[in-house]
Amino acid sequence: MTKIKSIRTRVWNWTGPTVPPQGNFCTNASDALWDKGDAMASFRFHQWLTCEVEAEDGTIGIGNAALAPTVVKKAIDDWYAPLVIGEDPFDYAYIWEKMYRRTHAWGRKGIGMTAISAIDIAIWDLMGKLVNKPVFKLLGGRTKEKIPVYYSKLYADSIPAMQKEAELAQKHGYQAYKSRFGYGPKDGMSGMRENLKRVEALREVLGYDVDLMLECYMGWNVDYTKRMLPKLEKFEPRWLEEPVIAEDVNGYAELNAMGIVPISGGEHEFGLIGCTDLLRKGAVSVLQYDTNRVGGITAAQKINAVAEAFQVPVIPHAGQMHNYHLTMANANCPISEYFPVFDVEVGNELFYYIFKGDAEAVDGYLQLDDDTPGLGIEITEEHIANFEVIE
Ligand SMILES: O=C(O)[C@H](O)[C@H](O)[C@@H](O)CO
Ligand SMILES: [Mg+2]
Repeated sequence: MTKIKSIRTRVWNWTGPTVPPQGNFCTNASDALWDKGDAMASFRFHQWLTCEVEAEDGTIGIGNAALAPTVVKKAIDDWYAPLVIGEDPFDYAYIWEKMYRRTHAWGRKGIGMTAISAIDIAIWDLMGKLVNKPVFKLLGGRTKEKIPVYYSKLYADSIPAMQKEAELAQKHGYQAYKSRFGYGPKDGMSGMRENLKRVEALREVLGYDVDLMLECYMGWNVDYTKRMLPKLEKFEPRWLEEPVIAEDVNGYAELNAMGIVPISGGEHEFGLIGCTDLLRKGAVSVLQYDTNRVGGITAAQKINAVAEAFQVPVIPHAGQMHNYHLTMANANCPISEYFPVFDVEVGNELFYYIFKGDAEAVDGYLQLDDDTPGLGIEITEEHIANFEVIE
């Protein structure tokens, strides 16, 4: 039996060039505030956490987290690492419960569950490396020849700019695209028109033989969404994502029950019970947890089973290897989100500047290798000059 010897957390603070948010960019939860202030602060994910779990034999498993990295680092260093060091990584279910129950008073959502996720992902990468198998082979194996992906960008900008981006994306063979709305309740009827004009313009470029998903990032409310759904229906969106704040589960359920456009969400939900609650209430037609938030691979795989029982597809937020392996191993995970590799704007792009080995989409699909152990990523220092790394 091998034991976990140490856990090393690092915060990677991007100091390199960034692309400022263009146009109206994306609605978000801050839009409801009277003082608009810097709503784009919601989008400055310009930090990432790496979490390396080392076994006694020197094998290292790599986990990560993108939410509040400096705070999650402190939580791991001070609270979670002491619970995990000395344990056998193959006792991952016990370790998970230990982390969850020992910090339950404050850790079952948000920062705590994000910390648990980072450690759990590292443990699964470590287990894969120790048995020389890819993580998806430990979860259920290959359920797809390759993974279909959707192009996820198209933030709100001028119509010509968005149409140009869509035309460029089309050249890469994607069969599905996600766009962001830039207008919400504070922009009134004229904002609705701006939203609708951009969806229509994207359909003009993309046609109707590909999927188009629409993202609100918690920037609308139930009233506004109820008014928008009938206007959006003719554009045949595959889903409308996070129309309201994550805690308004009843609002989700009311909108989803209208049956006009499937409502998706879950990237800001945490834990098996939290996601089961979304499913039990019919709040989402597509569940979108992120494995580096929801509780890691251990929790995500349990949620996948519950979602399958409800026959609700799971399409995790963000792509990236910690999600791709679950999509490959579950028939109820039909496609993956894919952030194309671009200059750093939102911060979702940072994954490519910290890790090498993340799967790249080709002609709208990505592939995982049957023989690469673990998650198949390593930390690279290729872009270290653009980071301040906090040990
Ligand atoms: O679904 C997504 O990709 C997330 O909501 C994005 O990461 C966020 O930046 C809004 O686009
Ligand atoms: Mg989203």
